[in-house]
Amino acid sequence: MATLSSTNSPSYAAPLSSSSSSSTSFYGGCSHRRVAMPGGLLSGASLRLGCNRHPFSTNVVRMQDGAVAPTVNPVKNENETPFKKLAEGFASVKLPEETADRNECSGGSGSTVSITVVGASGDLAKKKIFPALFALYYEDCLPEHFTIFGYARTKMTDEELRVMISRTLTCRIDKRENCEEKMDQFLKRCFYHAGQYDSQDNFAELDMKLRQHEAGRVSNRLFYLSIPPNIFIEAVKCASSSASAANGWTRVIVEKPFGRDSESSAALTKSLKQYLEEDQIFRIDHYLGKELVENLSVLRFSNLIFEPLWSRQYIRNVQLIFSEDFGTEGRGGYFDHYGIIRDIMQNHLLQILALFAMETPVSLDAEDIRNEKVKVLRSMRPLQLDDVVVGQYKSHTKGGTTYPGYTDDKTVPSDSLTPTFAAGRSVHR
Ligand SMILES: NC(=O)C1=CN([C@@H]2O[C@H](COP(=O)(O)OP(=O)(O)OC[C@H]3O[C@@H](n4cnc5c(N)ncnc54)[C@H](OP(=O)(O)O)[C@@H]3O)[C@@H](O)[C@H]2O)C=CC1
Ligand SMILES: O=C1O[C@H](COP(=O)(O)O)[C@@H](O)[C@H](O)[C@H]1O
Repeated sequence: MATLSSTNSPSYAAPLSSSSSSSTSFYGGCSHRRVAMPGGLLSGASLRLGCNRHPFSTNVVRMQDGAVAPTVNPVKNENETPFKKLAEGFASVKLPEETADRNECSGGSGSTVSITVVGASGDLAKKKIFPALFALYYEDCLPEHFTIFGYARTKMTDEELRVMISRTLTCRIDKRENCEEKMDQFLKRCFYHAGQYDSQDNFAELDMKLRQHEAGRVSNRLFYLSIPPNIFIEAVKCASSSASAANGWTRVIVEKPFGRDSESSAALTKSLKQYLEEDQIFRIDHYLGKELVENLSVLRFSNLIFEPLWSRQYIRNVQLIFSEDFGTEGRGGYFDHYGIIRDIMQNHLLQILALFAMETPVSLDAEDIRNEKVKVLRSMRPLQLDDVVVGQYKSHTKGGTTYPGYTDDKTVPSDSLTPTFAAGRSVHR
């Protein structure tokens, strides 16, 4: 049995409890530093911001603070067992200094990479994307010629964007020398353009600015959609029609949730494909890049004690618990349309559940890992209403401080019934 619960409120932090002495619990919100990501982070495609030298290195995007790109060693000996091969693969991760040099990564010094963070004024951009880009820069994992553009409706100057970014940049990486200097250099490569997400004209203006920075080099462009999913399509349409790379690649990173349900998810994919080929689309679930989640695979497949015990014969139930000690804090524009189930459970927690419960994949290839995950999901009984509890956090006072309730947030409608807490129980077929 698996129990999933998630909440972004301190008031609802208590998970469903288990009576079993053999239960296993997972807690989200861990710190993330050295992150290994063998396969599966990007579903169905691979992102080449970094090198393409190694057969396994392309299923990787580094999106966490201080995260590094793994290069999983290929199997050397044909006679080794699949399990041994996997164990070696999961356990061997190369750090950036062991990988190819920057020019090789970028496709040569004659080309540029322009990264546009669409929704640059938002929570994800501030908390994760800009810090992760800085970590890549610090680790020399960005090409020699690169430019970062923030794009959102909020009016901001380049300087204001830099101040905003600088507030979240830290040197949470091992080598801390010259960090201040590196930050200054990084910020000088960051620019901003204000525009609407559905305006061809605004994206055409962005295109002009990108061209100036690309200075006639072969241009590769990456658009990171850090916006609510209901505006993905408009933004992709405008970016692809008015701001695609003229002579290099154009790629788009799409954040979860991919739609509201399977119908809208299929519609989203169909619409995206009006403007992009599948190999231009990168769907990201950042939980797969967390150290805790990565260690799960190592623990399972490289540990001779756990491997034979990791079965329903010895484990009665598993609890996956995600809890946050802060509220929406101005993110109602996105969150209120989706709620905690679509924000966290359907993607992050199900990915972890699938990784936890899957059988040993035949290889570390992203497709093979995905196939095993799909088998787990297919073998779960659909949740019944009786197996689910939802709730919404209210205002409360603790230690003399009063914390606002969900509907006290100005970006949330005062009559909202959107769940901020959910717990569900699922049984294996
Ligand atoms: N926050 C996080 O930690 C994580 C978020 N994500 C995903 O990233 C995406 C963005 O999340 P997040 O940054 O938290 O969201 P935000 O609510 O912060 O929105 C991002 C930006 O989008 C614009 N925006 C917000 N609401 C609307 C709206 N209704 N219509 C048009 N534009 C709007 C705003 O920019 P402006 O007004 O300037 O245009 C805002 O700054 C979501 O898909 C989310 O699932 C994924 C992983 C983690
Ligand atoms: O996807 C999301 O994740 C964050 C939590 O991520 P973490 O890495 O800080 O644990 C969550 O706050 C946000 O609502 C959600 O969209």
